[in-house]
Amino acid sequence: MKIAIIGTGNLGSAVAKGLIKNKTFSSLYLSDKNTGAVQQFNKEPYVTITNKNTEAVEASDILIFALQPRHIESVLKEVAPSITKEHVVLSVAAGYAISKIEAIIGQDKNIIRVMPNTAISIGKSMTCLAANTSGEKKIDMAQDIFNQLGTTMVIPEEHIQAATVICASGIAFWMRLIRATTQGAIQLGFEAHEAHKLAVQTCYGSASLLIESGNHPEQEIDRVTTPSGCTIEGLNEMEHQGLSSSLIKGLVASFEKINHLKQ
Ligand SMILES: NC(=O)C1=CN([C@@H]2O[C@H](COP(=O)(O)OP(=O)(O)OC[C@H]3O[C@@H](n4cnc5c(N)ncnc54)[C@H](O)[C@@H]3O)[C@@H](O)[C@H]2O)C=CC1
Ligand SMILES: O=C(O)[C@@H]1CCC=N1
Repeated sequence: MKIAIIGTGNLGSAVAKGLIKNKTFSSLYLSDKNTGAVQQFNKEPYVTITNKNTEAVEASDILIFALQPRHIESVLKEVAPSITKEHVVLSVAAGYAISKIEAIIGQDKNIIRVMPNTAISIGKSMTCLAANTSGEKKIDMAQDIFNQLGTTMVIPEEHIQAATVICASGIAFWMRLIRATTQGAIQLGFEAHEAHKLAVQTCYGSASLLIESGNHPEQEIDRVTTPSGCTIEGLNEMEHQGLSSSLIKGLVASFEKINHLKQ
């Protein structure tokens, strides 16, 4: 597979890191007007770093556009003459609809919106994908790429914005919950580095329990909450203070924002 990543900032460089770790390409072009974030890969075999977007497109079959919504339009217009029906065009631009991409490069092109998160750099992304009609026949191939970089789910495009909030922004939300746990642990007497380790490993254990058992979170909560014990005391206080409610309100606020992002 000949892959190009156009835009190698936070997300594009994370995708590059994951692909290079798995070595799942015959060539990888990394194109950006500022290639600083990927210079670390300049000695990797079969990797070309360039600031010529068209050169990257013409040398590749699979094109991953990892640009901000305000930049993607001009870059798509720049490379559109070089995009053929054989290319698979993947876009991670949040809030940028397939119809907008089709309007620039043509409805007959294989277009897939992809919403990964930054855990893609360590092969642990939750990545959602949605294709246009032409792109549907390429969705398995796109899934194969992203399955090597985590877990995937094919969803209708109308759910991509919600998936962005839950999975892409979700990394930030979970980080803040972990950070809050460390602050609590420090207040209870642990050193900062100890608090961090306790919080991260407990978070990892919680997610792993659900992944490996397939259980509902409440089943696992029931195992921990001794009657009249300290866990239910803390959990109920968190709920009195609005834990679930504030999380849900935050997700909805994030969703409303993404639906009103200027594109
Ligand atoms: N950061 C995240 O966790 C996630 C981001 N996204 C989406 O991915 C996209 C990229 O986000 P980030 O990587 O955070 O942005 P970023 O700003 O870090 O990276 C964008 C890159 O595009 C480059 N660029 C701008 N104009 C260019 C041009 N004309 N030619 C070549 N390169 C150009 C910039 O130099 C920059 O390196 C956004 O649309 C965002 O909504 C999606 C999922 C998760
Ligand atoms: O915050 C944002 O707008 C982008 C989309 C998801 C992650 N970063």
